[in-house]
Amino acid sequence: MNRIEDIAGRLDAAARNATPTPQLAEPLSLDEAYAIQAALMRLRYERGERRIGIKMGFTSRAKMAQMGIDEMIWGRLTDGMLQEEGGVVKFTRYVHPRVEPEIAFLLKAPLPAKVSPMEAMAAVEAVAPALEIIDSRYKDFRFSLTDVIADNSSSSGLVIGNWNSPRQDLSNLGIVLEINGQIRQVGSSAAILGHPVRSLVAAARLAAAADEPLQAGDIVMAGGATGAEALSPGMHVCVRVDRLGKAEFSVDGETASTSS
Ligand SMILES: O=C(O)C/C=C/C(=O)C(=O)O
Repeated sequence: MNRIEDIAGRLDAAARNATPTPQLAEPLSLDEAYAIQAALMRLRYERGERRIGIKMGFTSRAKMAQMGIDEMIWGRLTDGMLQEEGGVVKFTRYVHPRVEPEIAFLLKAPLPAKVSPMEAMAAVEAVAPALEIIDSRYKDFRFSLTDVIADNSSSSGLVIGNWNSPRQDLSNLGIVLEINGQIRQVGSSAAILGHPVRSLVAAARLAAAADEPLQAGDIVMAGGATGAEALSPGMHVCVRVDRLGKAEFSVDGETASTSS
């Protein structure tokens, strides 16, 4: 087994066992980090998971500041990560999950590497309020830029609300993240690179550069509009986005100590 596959195997085991792993000791280039991510995803695909799109990360100042990283990243989404809207998420599936409010795009046409914002929007079938569950496989949720990229940019789960027509102004939609009925984060779609379509344009470029251009049917998560909030057992989480509606889920009450 080579070094790339070895690290991918370690991160995969950490995710499957919901057990943290130490940060990667060796320095990696960005290309190596994305090669580990691709190898990690191959393991998931071999187990039967299907790629359903991609997620963007560190597309807002709030997220960059929270994690101390100021470069955009991306990761792959699979059907195994999709959680039912309004459903219950199993806490013990994750190491130390967090949630962040997002906007999701559903594509009706492929997107090449180089598109204008107008061309990107013309390929959008629908937009939805969404919640991303991120979970770092690294101890204490601490990582370097290349660590987090190798770990599929912390992708772990997604909950998508109602799909809406994309023919509306998405530039400054108010976004509220509530936990147990209390407002915990307030933001705007403008926090996502100034306009969430810019995240979609970047997603098209990055996916094409990885030889996995965006396709009709793909979901693109534009990135957290605010900082993330830690999940804990028994929580109810809801995102409300102006004009788009809401997406919500609950976390079950089981912890690692009660599950055995
Ligand atoms: O914060 C992380 O663990 C990395 C993921 C970032 C995002 O998903 C985001 O900024 O939206």
